[in-house]
Amino acid sequence: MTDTIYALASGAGRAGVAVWRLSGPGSAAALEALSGRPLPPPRRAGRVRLRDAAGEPIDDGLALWFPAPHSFTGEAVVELQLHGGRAVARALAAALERLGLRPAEPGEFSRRAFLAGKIDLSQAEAIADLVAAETAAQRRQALRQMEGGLAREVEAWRARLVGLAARLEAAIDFAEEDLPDDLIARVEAEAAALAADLAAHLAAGRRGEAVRDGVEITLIGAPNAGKSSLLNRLAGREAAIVSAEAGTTRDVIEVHLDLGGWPAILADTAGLREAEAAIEAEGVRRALRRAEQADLKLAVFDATHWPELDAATLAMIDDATLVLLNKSELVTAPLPDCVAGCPALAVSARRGDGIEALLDHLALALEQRLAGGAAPLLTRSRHRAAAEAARAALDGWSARGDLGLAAEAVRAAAAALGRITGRVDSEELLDAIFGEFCIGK
Ligand SMILES: Nc1nc2c(c(=O)[nH]1)N(C=O)[C@@H](CNc1ccc(C(=O)N[C@@H](CCC(=O)O)C(=O)O)cc1)CN2
Ligand SMILES: Nc1nc2c(ncn2[C@@H]2O[C@H](COP(=O)(O)OP(=O)(O)OP(=O)(O)O)[C@@H](O)[C@H]2O)c(=O)[nH]1
Ligand SMILES: [Mg+2]
Repeated sequence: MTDTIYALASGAGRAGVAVWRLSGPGSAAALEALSGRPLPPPRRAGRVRLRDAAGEPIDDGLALWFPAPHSFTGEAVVELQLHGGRAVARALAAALERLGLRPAEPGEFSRRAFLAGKIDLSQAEAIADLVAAETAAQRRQALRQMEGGLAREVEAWRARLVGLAARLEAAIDFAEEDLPDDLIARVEAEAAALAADLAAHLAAGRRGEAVRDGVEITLIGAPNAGKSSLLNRLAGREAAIVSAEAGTTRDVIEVHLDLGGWPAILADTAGLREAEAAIEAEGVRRALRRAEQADLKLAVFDATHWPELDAATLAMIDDATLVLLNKSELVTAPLPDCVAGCPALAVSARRGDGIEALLDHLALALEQRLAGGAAPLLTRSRHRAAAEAARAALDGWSARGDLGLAAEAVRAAAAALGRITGRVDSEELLDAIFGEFCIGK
């Protein structure tokens, strides 16, 4: 017997209205017990007064009942919309536990939806991504995947593979002389075309992963250049400690930014110098490591020292660097717009000068990195690994050599792709083979 689970679906804490979800065979009876009345008509909100087993009122709210299998999870689902107070939440949870329900594990509603075949794995992942989405690009990407964008493509690839496998199996069963001349050539051409499609999606998939994870932007520079001040200015809050003391920042501090709808993770790091103290020296090591893995570096210099530039920072500059000349409000002499071959912007973390231009520059850099071409369908390394395995299986075959081995490679490619949606059933392959090709043996 499946457990009946419950959870607060809306955010925890005080709120105007809180949404609760109950799922499983006991959910309808739980609503009847709590309300003391018959269920409302399916999928229609009904006003309910909820009481616990002792008759003590819990709340006055709304209830919906979704009879199985027409619900999000495919099970009987009850939703309660109650007042969003902590005491209401405690009283409801206690009453539900008394009725034999248990709190849901993280993701358990979606897991049940997957097990019931309501959604596939890629759609379940997309629900998690949509809930986590912080920018427009992340929302669009998650929504596309949740609505089956990746699942449909994977199914189309798999259908092509099933067709190939079917023809190979047929070829194996034909006598040599009865084989249609061009059958093997056509199968080979289609396998190559599919491998090329997969390769194109794999190339775009890096963009999909970057949209999901956020582009890594790292601030580097000498102590006191104003890195933490810039981070705070860009984040719009005092995320990092700022002080006139050199060597203030030691740990890497991250903030999430929405840059024109594109997601970024901005990291502040320890000022680069030969540190004497062990803790600061470790901070500098972390700064260098972080800068090396960054997608984009912001090299911060103290503009009051111009034209002198910190050597340790200069040494880290590459073609994915934007130079920031900070404290520009203290400088009257003109500042360059190019330093060490990189574009340079004069900014003042203190006054906000040049920050709009910096945000525009970053938004454009992200757009160039993340947009362009078709919207990527592969959004996780898991998808990439599966598509890569499928492509490799198709690359390594030769139908001419051995039809059996070729059929095996095609089956392996289909199975690898099936891992993306979680629908790996070789029964289906067999059905297609024996259904389509009645070769009368
Ligand atoms: N109150 C509420 N809002 C919500 C959800 C929810 O579960 N409850 N969702 C949950 O994440 C999302 C909406 N997704 C949903 C997906 C499927 C079904 C559902 O009942 N499906 C049935 C019936 C389909 C139909 O008649 O249109 C089914 O698939 O059989 C409901 C919500 C976002 N908003
Ligand atoms: N005048 C002026 N002072 C600034 C500006 N930005 C930062 N400062 C000052 O410079 C000093 C150092 O700023 P921080 O942001 O802590 O510098 P940092 O680069 O993070 O320094 P470390 O963490 O030690 O590496 C502080 O006193 C800031 O108030 C600016 O634009 N103009
Ligand atoms: Mg700092």
